[in-house]
Formats: sequence, C-alpha cells, structure tokens
Amino acid sequence: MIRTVESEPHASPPVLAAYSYCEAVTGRQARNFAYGIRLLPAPQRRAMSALYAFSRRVDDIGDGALAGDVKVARLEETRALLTRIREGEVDEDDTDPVAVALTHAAGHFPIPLGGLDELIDGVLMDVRGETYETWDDLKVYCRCVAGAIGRLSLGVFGTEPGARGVDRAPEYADTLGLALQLTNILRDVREDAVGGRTYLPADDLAKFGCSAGFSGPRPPEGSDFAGLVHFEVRRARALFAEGYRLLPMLDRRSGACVAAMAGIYRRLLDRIERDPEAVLRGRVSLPGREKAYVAVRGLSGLDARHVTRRAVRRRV
Ligand SMILES: CC(C)=CCC/C(C)=C/CC/C(C)=C/COP(=O)(O)OP(=O)(O)O
Repeated sequence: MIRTVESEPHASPPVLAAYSYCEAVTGRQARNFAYGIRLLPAPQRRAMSALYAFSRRVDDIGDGALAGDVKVARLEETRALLTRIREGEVDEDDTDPVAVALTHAAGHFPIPLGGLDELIDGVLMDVRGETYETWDDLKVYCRCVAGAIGRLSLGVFGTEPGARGVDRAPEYADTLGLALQLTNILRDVREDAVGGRTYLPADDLAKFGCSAGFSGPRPPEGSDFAGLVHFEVRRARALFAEGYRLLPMLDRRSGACVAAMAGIYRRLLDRIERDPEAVLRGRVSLPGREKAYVAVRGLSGLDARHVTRRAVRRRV
C-alpha cells in the first residue's frame, strides 16, 4: 500500500470545522490514544480524529444505558450512515460533523471503511451479551473492535514505498489491535464484571479457578487470580511483539504514533503484571507525565527499536 496523499488535502471551512469537532472529541475522550494521534502531521491527525470520533460514537451506544433493542436500532442507524459516507452521499454542509470529517478523510486516504462495519458487529456482540469459551472465540470479538481499528489506521498512515514484507502490514496492524484490546480487557476486568460482562475466555478462568467472576476488590476465594493475569499478560506481550513488526514499514511520524499508543498500553501491562489485584481495586492508569514521556520516546524511535529487536530475537 502506497500513501496517496503527500501534502495537506484541501479542506474547506465546513470540513475544517468538522475536523475540529472530531479533534475536540479525541482530546477529551481518548485518554491514552490522543498522545499518539497528536504526533501525526495535520492531515493524518485529523483523519485519525474522524475515525476516533466515529468509533467513539459506536462504542458509546454499546456502553450506554439504553435498552438492548434500542441499542441495536441505533447501531443499525450508524451502519446506514456509514453506507452513506462510503457512497459519497454526505456533503460538507451535512449537520453531522463526524460524518463530514470521515467523508473527507476517506476521500483522501485509502481507509478500508468496512472496518467500521466490523466495529459495529463487535459492539452488537456486546449488546447481545456474548461470552467467550476460548481465546480463539475472544479473538473474533477483538478483531472486530480493535483489529479493525488497526487496519483502518493503517489506511491513514500508509506504508513506506519498498518496505520489506509490506503485504503483511494489515495483519500486523490487526495484531497490534488485539494486543491493545487484551490489555484493555485486563485493565477493565472489574468494571466490566460490575456491568455484567466477562470477556476473558471461560476456559482460562476455569484453569485458574476464577469462574465465579470478579464482583469485588478481592479475587474469588481459592482462585489463582495472579496466575490468570500473568498468563494473559504473556499472551498480550507476544501479540505486541508480533504487531511491532509493522513499525519499520511506517514513516517516522506514523511509527511514532503507533509506538506511543502501544508504549502507553505496554506500560499499563507492566503495572498490571507487577500488581495483578490492582485491576480489581480500580482502573490502572499512567500519570499524564509518563504518557507524555512515552510519546516522546515514540518520536525518537527508542521504544520501537527496543521491542522489534526483542521480537526478532525471540522469532515471535
Ligand atoms: C496499528 C494501530 C494504530 C493499532 C491501534 C488500534 C487501536 C487504537 C485499537 C483500539 C482498541 C482499544 C483498546 C480501544 C479502547 O478504547 P478506550 O476508549 O476504552 O481506551 P482508554 O479507556 O484506554 O482511553
């Protein structure tokens, strides 16, 4: 895949206003990913904000307090909007800034918009209350809600002309999405349980005596909760190592964006590994200054070089 846009795409005042709206949503809500997105040049940053704002809308429908059938209807309305965007039926005077911005972004970058259909499919799985027996089952969900976001983002980043192994770039972007999502699932294990959701595979929960779930700040009686967490952390690390193979295929600023997003989540994983029960007490997060530090390291390529060398040594 070769980048098709090298310079600032022409954007009219209504389109710029729509992008500003999406950038405000991203700045306010993407507590972790905004640090990476900010490292991109303006056209890519705006396009990523449009993707983020659309994805946020879909996610918020799934997480909100509406009745299940109303959520399904809202998600299908959003899918219909996506079809209008894809078919070029949204013009720049439309009243929906997210639709205007995403239409412009998709007109200037080869974004595989079908990934947003996959996201909607994944959120519908949430609404139906699906649970997952095995990691293979959970992977299907993670591919929809996060792998697809990786592949969509790759459309904005593009790949460096002549980069080796570039035909595998979408696969690596997808795998990075899985790594982020599994980290997110570990971080939010208690919050999700309180909301009536369990994402971790039932067979893993059983193996570590955790089938009773996580309703309180303490692990289930007699379980090996730390063992479960360490097992999933190792799985997430292997996914990060594999997904990092994408980095040498990206230009410096896109690589920095990905390294910052992944670097922040990898540090969350480190914290969770050091103190597994922390995820039962509250939401594990990094201080703003640490996220900014990781972003700067991303820009200097430090994290990326470190992890890709390790990945090659381990032949993950
Ligand atoms: C190649 C590439 C760019 C891959 C990245 C793909 C990507 C950004 C996937 C996002 C998946 C994810 C963990 C969303 C959580 O959002 P949230 O709003 O719950 O996150 P937060 O609570 O941590 O802010």
